[in-house]
Amino acid sequence: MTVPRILVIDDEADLRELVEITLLKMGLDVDSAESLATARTLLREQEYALVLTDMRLPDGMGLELVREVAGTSRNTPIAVITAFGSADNAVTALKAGAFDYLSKPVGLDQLRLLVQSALRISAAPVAADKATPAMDGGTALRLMGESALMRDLRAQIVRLARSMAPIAISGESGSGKELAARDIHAQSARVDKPFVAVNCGAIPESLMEAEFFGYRKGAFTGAADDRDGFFQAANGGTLLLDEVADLPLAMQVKLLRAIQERRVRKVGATVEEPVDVRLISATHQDLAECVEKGRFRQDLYYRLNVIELRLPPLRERLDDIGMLADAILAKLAAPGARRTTLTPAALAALRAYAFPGNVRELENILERALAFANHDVIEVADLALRSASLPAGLPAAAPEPDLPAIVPAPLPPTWSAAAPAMVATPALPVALPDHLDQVEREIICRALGQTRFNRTQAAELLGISFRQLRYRMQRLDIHEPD
Ligand SMILES: Nc1ncnc2c1ncn2[C@@H]1O[C@H](COP(=O)(O)OP(=O)(O)OP(=O)(O)O)[C@@H](O)[C@H]1O
Repeated sequence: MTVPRILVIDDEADLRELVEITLLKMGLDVDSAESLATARTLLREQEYALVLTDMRLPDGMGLELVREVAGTSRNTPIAVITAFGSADNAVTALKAGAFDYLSKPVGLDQLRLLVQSALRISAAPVAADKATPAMDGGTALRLMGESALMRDLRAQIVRLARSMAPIAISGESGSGKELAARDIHAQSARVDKPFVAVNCGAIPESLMEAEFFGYRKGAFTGAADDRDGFFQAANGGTLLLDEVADLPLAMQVKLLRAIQERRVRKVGATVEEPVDVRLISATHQDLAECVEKGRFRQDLYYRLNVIELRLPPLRERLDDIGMLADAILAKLAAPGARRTTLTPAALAALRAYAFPGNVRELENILERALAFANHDVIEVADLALRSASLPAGLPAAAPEPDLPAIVPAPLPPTWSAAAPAMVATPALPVALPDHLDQVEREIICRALGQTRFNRTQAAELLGISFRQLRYRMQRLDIHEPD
C-alpha cells in the first residue's frame, strides 16, 4: 500500500517543521515548500492526498493555490492555515474551494483531525449521479427527480460532500431540505459517523444550551448525570440545524463561539472540549431578511452561509411529479398488494397544482387519496385538491366523504367561578398553561378538520411550519381519527 503524501506550504520554518513532524509521526510522507512557485512545481510532479497551505506567502496568496487545486479534476483536498482571529479569510477560502481550514496557533489535535478527514476524502471515490429512490424503505437517501434542476442539485451535493464548509440550505417547507442534508452526509467521508438533526424551533429557550452542549452532573436541579449535547452526539459527523432562523439571539452568540473555536463547554463544566462537526443549517425563512430585521446575527449568518444550496419548489420542476408520485404510491402500498396508479387526469391535476407544501404535501395528498380510491386507481376527486389550484376543465374535489369528526377532549374546569360580577370580560383561567393548551388543541383540531387532516395545509392555514404543527400535535396528543 502506498503511503499518502502531503504537501505543506508555509514560509515560516518553525510552523512548517511542527506540521511536518506531526505528519511524519502519523506515518505519512511529507513534501514542503516555502513559496507558491515551489508548490506549483511539486504539484505538477506529484499526486498529493492533501495540500495544506498558509494564506500569506512571499510570492502571493494561498488563496490562488486553493482556486488552482480546486479547479482541477484531480479532487485533491486543499486546506488553508489562517491567521489568528481571521474569520474572513477562512470563509473566503472555503468559498473558493478549500475543504477546511486551521487557525493559528495550529492545535495539533485539530491538525490530526483535519488530516484524517482529508485522507478519507481522497480515498473515497466520487459518487456518480444515481437518483436512488429515497422512499424504498429508508435505506437510500438520494433526492429523487430527473428534472434538470434536480440533476444539478445532486451534482452540487456530490461536490459539497467533499468539503467541511458550512452549508446553508434554503427552500420552502417540505421541499427536501432535511433530505438534502442527509444526502450530503451520506455522500461524505463522515458517513460512518452520526448525522444529528436538531429542530431549533422546537427546543424551549431555557434548555437550549444544555441540549446543544450537554451538561455536567449537578449543573442544575434535575441534572442527575453528565450528559452529552447535540455537538458531542454529532462528533466526527454532521449536525443539521433545522429552522435555524428560530434560534434565540442569546443562543446565536453561544453557537457562533462554538463554531469559531470548534470547542464547546458543557453547562456546569470548567473546561472546553474539542468537537469535529460539519455544520449544515436549513430554513424556509429568508435568513438575510432576518439579519436586516435584527432577528439573526450577521456574524453567525456569515459563518453558516458559506455555501448556499437552494431546494427548488416542486412547482418549478413539474417533470418530477409523475416519478415522485409513483415512488410514494409504491412506498405506501401494503406488502403484496397491487400498485395503485393515477389516472391521466389526476396526474394532470397534480401537475397543475401549486404545492405550497411541496413533496411533503404530495405525500400527504396521496396518502389520503389512497383511502378514498376505488379499484387501485386514483381519480382527480380522490386527490381533494383545493379547487382554486385546478386548471379549467378538471372537476374539483368531490363533496367531502364522511370523515370522523376530530373531537378535542372536553374542556377541563379551568374557569374560575369567582369572576367579578361587574366585569364583562371572561374570568381568568386558574391554570393558564392548561387553558392555553386547550385553546391551542381546539384551534389545531379545527384546522385539521377543515383540511381533512392534511397537515401541510393545516400548518399553512395556521401560519406555522409543518414541523411546528407536528411538534404541537405530539405535545397535545392529537391523532388522526381511524
Ligand atoms: N426530491 C425528493 N425525493 C424524494 N423525497 C423527497 C424529495 N424531497 C422531499 N422529499 C420527501 O418529502 C418529505 C419532506 O422532506 P424534508 O423533511 O426533507 O423537507 P424540508 O424542506 O426539510 O421540510 P421543512 O421545511 O418542513 O422542515 C420527506 O418525507 C422527504 O423524504
